[in-house]
Amino acid sequence: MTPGAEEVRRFADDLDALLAPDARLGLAVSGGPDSLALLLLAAAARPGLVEAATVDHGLRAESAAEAQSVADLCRSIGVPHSILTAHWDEKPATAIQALARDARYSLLIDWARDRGLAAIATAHHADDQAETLLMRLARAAGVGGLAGIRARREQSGIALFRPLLDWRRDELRAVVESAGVQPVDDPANRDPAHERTRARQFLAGGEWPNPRQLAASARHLADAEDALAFVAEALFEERASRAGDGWSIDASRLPVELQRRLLLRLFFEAGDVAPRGPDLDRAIASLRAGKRCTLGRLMLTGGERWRAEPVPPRRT
Ligand SMILES: Nc1ncnc2c1ncn2[C@@H]1O[C@H](COP(=O)(O)OP(=O)(O)OP(=O)(O)O)[C@@H](O)[C@H]1O
Repeated sequence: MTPGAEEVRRFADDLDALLAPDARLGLAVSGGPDSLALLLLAAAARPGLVEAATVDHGLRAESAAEAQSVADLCRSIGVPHSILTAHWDEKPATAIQALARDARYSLLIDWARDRGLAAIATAHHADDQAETLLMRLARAAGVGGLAGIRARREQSGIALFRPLLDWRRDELRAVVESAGVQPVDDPANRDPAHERTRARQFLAGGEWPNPRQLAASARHLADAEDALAFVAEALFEERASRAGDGWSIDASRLPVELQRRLLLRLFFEAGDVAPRGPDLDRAIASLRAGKRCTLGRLMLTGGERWRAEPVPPRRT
């Protein structure tokens, strides 16, 4: 059941860039072909150092049996495995995917903490990345959104890794097929009601646009996002100061993307919810024109230095 030596070496190199050689890694394995490939590759690349978990969302009749089939496979290859069961007071009727996702990450993070794992790896790959990019372009995302699925991020103090972002879906399927393992089939992956299914169908047409190139673009944009976040943080320290119960920022001559980020940083500082992109852009246009506007719980005033003050409470 071990994948080819070449594939294991390629995976091990990708993983080495993310994780210390003796660290214990958790694998999020749904039982679909992508995460089964992750399981087989990781078990071969880091023998004795991986554990797997399958979340049973309890939303499809087959899910318990599917989780059990992953448990059986893990036992046969000597990988410790846990089934994590989601409990619902009331089964969701809308936004099912988003709620299932939140429940999944929360269970996986608790599991990793309980098991003392250094990180969790998921099986997102280059085709997932290309689909994500396309969906975000369709929603007019900025640099942060177009950075796509990040190779590494942190949630509640646990590192989340995506070591397969350079792999194509077909390459992963081939790993599973040549191991003779039968993956779980989730019909949600073919449901045209899901935007991701439509993006997948769009990209399935042929060689253009090439998903690998789209995924490479996401990587460049992730680098740009990190650079912008770094600069914005330094600028905030340098240019923002407390003024009474508000703030004063020297932002009027900065490029608009940095103005946007400084304002967002200010909302974070003020403990207010981050405004939506279009609202933020409207506020920046007012400030650049030297005007005053209200955004969330802040009153903003343009000019040489921008000012932000809490909106005074309404008189009754
Ligand atoms: N039920 C599950 N149990 C364990 N891991 C899972 C489960 N479902 C998904 N995963 C992990 O998450 C990865 C991505 O899955 P999928 O593409 O279905 O999720 P998504 O909701 O589209 O993406 P995201 O996790 O970024 O929200 C899988 O390859 C697998 O590693």
